[in-house]
Amino acid sequence: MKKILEVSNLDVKLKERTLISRLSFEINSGTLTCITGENGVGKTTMVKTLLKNFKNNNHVNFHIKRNQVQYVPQLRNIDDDYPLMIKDFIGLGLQNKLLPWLSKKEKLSIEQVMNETNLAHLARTPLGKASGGEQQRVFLAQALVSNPKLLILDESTASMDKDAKIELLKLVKNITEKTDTAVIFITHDPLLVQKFGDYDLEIKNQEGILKSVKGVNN
Ligand SMILES: Nc1ncnc2c1ncn2[C@@H]1O[C@H](COP(=O)(O)OP(=O)(O)OP(=O)(O)O)[C@@H](O)[C@H]1O
Repeated sequence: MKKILEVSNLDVKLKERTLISRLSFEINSGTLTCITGENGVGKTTMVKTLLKNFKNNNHVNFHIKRNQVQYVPQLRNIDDDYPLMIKDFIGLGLQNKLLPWLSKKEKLSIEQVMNETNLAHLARTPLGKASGGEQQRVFLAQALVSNPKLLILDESTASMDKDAKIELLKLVKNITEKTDTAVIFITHDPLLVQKFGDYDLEIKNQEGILKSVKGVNN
């Protein structure tokens, strides 16, 4: 297990308002950490603060490069007419592309991630024609195609149905366990925390308390 991120005594602020004070926690490879807490406590702002302070901050210490972090925001609304094929949309997630066309290796990476996220049969479907759940898998695949070491998922207000969320999280868990990727998952759903979380960082009364989820169950 490798250290991916260390946060110590970080104040999360919005303008002059402190949302979370003296926050400390660690994220290790291969673990899934849920960020929980009521609406408006500052979960999304906290993640944005971490990313903004990627470098040169005494309180935030990433042990990976910026391009090894991927952030999947809440389900985005894609227009029905959005014409890009799913395989091409996923390809946009490839980094450090030198050539305007895809190399053999890049094509293989896209194919592999489409298999892992059960999208192979939709490769040539325009993204706008995919269902909400399929689109969410496409965003995940686009984030995974560059083999991130830290994947941040924000489901704050996403309106996916319960079964679709469980399916998506199962996929995330399988893939990230295989690749030893760390996951930060902002969620309101206690069931998902119990089912998939290794840790729960609960934000409450301007404090963040990290608990081991398995520890709570046992
Ligand atoms: N750009 C902004 N300008 C002003 N206020 C903001 C801005 N972004 C967030 N806020 C406020 O900061 C607080 C924290 O917001 P944030 O989105 O981080 O909370 P959250 O815990 O992620 O909430 P939710 O679970 O509802 O998504 C809220 O009171 C919100 O209204």
